[in-house]
Amino acid sequence: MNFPLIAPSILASDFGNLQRDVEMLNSSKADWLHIDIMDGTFVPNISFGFPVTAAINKHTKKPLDFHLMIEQPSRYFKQCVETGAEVISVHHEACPNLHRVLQEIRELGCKAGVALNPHTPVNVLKDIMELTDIILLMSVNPGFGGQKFIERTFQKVRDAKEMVLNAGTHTMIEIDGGVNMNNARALCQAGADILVAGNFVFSASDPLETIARLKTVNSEEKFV
Ligand SMILES: O=C(CO)[C@H](O)[C@H](O)COP(=O)(O)O
Repeated sequence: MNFPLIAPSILASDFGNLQRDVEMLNSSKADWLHIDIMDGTFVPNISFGFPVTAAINKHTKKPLDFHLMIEQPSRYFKQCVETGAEVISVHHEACPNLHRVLQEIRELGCKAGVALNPHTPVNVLKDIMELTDIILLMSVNPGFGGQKFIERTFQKVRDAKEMVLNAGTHTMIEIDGGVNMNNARALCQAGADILVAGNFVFSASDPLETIARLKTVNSEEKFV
C-alpha cells in the first residue's frame, strides 16, 4: 500500500448529485470512501442509512470504509457488508463488549476499526491490539463535518504509533476531522496512515487535485 491512504468523507458530498460525486472519486487518487453513519443518539446528528450506502456501493469502484457513530453497532454489521463495507469502525465509547464486537467484524471478512472520541486516551486499546486493524482517532467532536481540527490529536497519533509498535501488530492509524494541507504532513510524520477529508475535498475548486495533493503530502516540499 502507498501511504497515506486518502479517504474522502461522503458526508461532505452533494447528496443531490451523489452519483456524480462518487464517479468523480472513482477517477481520483482516493484509496477508500469514508462512510459516516450517525444515529442521532450516540452523536447529535443523523446522516444517512443503508438505502444511501447501497446507492454509493452501486457506483463506487473504491473500497468503502464505514464509520459507525451509533449505539449497539453490531445490529447493523450485516447491512454494512451487504452494501459494500470492507472496513467497519465502531466507537470504543459505544461498545462495552468491544472484544466480541471486533471478532464479529473480522468474521464478516472486514477490517475491524475502533474509533476514539477526542476525550478518550489511546491506551484503552492496549489489551485489544491484536484484534484492532485500525485505530480511528477523531480529531473533531463526532457528528458534524467542517469543524476545526483539535491540535491535541498530534500527541494522540504519536501515542497510538508507540502503542502499535510495542504491540507488534499491523494496526493502521486513521485521522478523521478537520484534515487539510496545514496538518496532513505533520499527521503523517507523527504516524498517521489514513487521512479522512470531507469539506477540504468537497469544498475545493478542484477536488481531484486536492485529493492528489493529500496523497503526495509526504513528498511535497512546500504547501500553499
Ligand atoms: O466523522 C465525521 C464527523 O463526525 C467526518 O468524517 C469528519 O468530520 C470529516 O469531515 P471534515 O473533513 O469536513 O471535518
